[in-house]
Amino acid sequence: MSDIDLEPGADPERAERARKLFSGPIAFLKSAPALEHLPPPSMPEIAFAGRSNVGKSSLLNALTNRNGLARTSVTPGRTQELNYFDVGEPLVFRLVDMPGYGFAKAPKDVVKKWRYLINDYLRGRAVLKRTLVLIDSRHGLKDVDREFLEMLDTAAVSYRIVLTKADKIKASELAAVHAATEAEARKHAAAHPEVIVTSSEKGLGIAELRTAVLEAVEV
Ligand SMILES: Nc1nc2c(ncn2[C@@H]2O[C@H](COP(=O)(O)OP(=O)(O)OP(=O)(O)O)[C@@H](O)[C@H]2O)c(=O)[nH]1
Ligand SMILES: [Mg+2]
Repeated sequence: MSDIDLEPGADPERAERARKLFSGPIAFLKSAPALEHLPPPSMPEIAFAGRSNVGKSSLLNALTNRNGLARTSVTPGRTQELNYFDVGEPLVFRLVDMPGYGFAKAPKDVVKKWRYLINDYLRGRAVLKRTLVLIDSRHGLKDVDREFLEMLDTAAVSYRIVLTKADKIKASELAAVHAATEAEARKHAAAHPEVIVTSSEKGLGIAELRTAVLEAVEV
């Protein structure tokens, strides 16, 4: 996909700033296994959330055009801590790669630990500008996702749904899932009404998502 796949109404100057920022200096900052390890809340943060294996770390790599910046895996449960990445030099904002939720096969105490970490972070982080909630295009929203969205609504955490792995389904099915997901997003108080369709594999929707991230940072 080209860098000109702008959303209708998107600001072309912001799109250009986003393109430059995401192709400039980006560095891993730290892994936070618990809230006391978070960096000082001095910069805007954008978090990646979603079920295990939905493609959070892959999308972060696609956005930053750096393979291997965030660790990915075919096995769910790869990301176990809040991983921080600094974008821009001087620093403009931070990306936060989170552990997945809804991973039934993980030991119960591990699932609990991740859930507390994710929920406490999302509810208590004043510098969190937006959470990207990733949903696998093949599956659409599941009950575990809806519970997560409701938690964000209650905590008044602004979020945007992003469909992932769009390369894995037919265009007609993708259009139907996209429409159904947007219809559902409109019912949620803290959700952005527009859903972005992406494929980290094919680069689909990546430029659009970069602009959306910067928009969330700047407003
Ligand atoms: N075909 C395709 N595969 C993808 C895409 N994005 C991710 N994957 C694959 O999906 C698997 C999981 O990707 P990750 O990025 O590790 O997923 P995650 O959400 O970070 O997973 P956890 O850290 O375990 O929660 C890997 O095998 C990726 O290669 C995509 O856009 N298309
Ligand atoms: Mg991951």
